[in-house]
Amino acid sequence: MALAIQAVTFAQQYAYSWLHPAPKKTDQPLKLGVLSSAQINAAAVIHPTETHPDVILYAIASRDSATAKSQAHKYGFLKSYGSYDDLLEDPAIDMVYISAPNGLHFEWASKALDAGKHVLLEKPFTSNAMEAKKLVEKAEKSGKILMEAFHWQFHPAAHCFRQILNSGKYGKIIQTHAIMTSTPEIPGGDVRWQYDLAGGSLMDMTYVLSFTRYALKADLPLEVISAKARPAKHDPRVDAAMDAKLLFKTIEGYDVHSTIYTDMDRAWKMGVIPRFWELPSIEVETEQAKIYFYNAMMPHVYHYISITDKETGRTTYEKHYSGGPQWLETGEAYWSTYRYQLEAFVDKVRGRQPAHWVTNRESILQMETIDEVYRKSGLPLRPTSVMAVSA
Ligand SMILES: NC(=O)C1=CN([C@@H]2O[C@H](COP(=O)(O)OP(=O)(O)OC[C@H]3O[C@@H](n4cnc5c(N)ncnc54)[C@H](OP(=O)(O)O)[C@@H]3O)[C@@H](O)[C@H]2O)C=CC1
Ligand SMILES: O=C1OC[C@@H](O)[C@H](O)[C@H]1O
Repeated sequence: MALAIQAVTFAQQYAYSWLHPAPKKTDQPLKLGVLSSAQINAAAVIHPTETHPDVILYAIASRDSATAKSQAHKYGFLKSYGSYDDLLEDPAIDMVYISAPNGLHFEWASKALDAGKHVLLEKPFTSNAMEAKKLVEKAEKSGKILMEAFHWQFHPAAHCFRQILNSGKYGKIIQTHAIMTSTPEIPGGDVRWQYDLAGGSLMDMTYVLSFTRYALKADLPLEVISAKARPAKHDPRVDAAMDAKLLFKTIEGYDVHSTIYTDMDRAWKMGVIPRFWELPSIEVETEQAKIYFYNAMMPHVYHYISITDKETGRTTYEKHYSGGPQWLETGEAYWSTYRYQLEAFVDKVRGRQPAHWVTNRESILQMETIDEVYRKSGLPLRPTSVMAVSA
């Protein structure tokens, strides 16, 4: 279902790019370079850039020059490059977006920082925590901006969800449950199934840990209590599914039990009904209520936050497509998570305070948590790239 909601996002963002004509660009807009011709590019940065006055679609690179050329033509990039290295050598480029497979994130983010570019890097940040730490060290030395593209956290709905939890109105958090699955299954040849490219359901659907850690404002879990992987048939190192229980301590000092479930090949209900309703979501149970954020990953397509009073059973619903405690007057109801993310990224590059930010420390903690879950499940950590070993 995650793939279907992504397809809806593509269609929606494409429609909005027609419905909301491009604003006039600033005199010296930032020049964006895109590394790879990945499917996600259009929703993640191309359409957001079209509606941002201070960035332009400057160049796109592919390992294949014909692909780069046709993508440049399709989306209106000024230049195309037949190799990622060539794009990075272009001194005019200010910032790059990297949507290569997970296992190549370290290498290309590292090279981009060396080339003096700001980097918006797809999730998951790297293949493992060791790579994450090395990459952050490099970013700190370079003085350039590096951020993991956890787009969902930039949406007003995410901020309202956290505000509800922070309000204290519903008592302490007791437990959380986060889920992200795919029915029909992620197709066989996809990069997500390849161990060497740091595939696996927990890596791809890393949102479940992001939802959980964001809701709890938690660093590392105290403990991964259990983790059960369902290995892929073609390669037992790849988790087709991961089911884990974690114990966190909140910053207020009390314990919370959390479950996470990811599945790239979720069984259909009774074997015949695809679970279209099962969108990436989190439920937070507090002393007095159950607070559920439905479709936390792509809330711009559709979402709700329901609050069910445990005593009365009464449920109230909230929806937030713009504004909220962090964006205030900035943003439009049609903005996607990715558009909000780009707004924040450009603010940061321009030296302004962004409304929200995913810190590099957060990304390291996220990768450490992923590693811990893999260790507990008995699966190997995702392989460290040759470049990271020698870095
Ligand atoms: N934020 C979000 O909502 C989403 C994020 N993602 C993330 O984006 C990244 C890409 O995912 P996705 O869009 O599904 O990937 P795709 O398979 O669509 O694209 C990956 C691209 O990477 C390039 N590439 C470089 N080396 C390789 C290689 N060895 N094998 C395959 N492709 C290679 C290719 O571009 P070329 O041939 O042009 O060089 C390819 O088009 C992942 O890290 C994923 O987690 C994915 C989907 C949604
Ligand atoms: O980040 C993502 O978002 C959408 C999902 O379908 C996809 O598997 C994942 O990579």
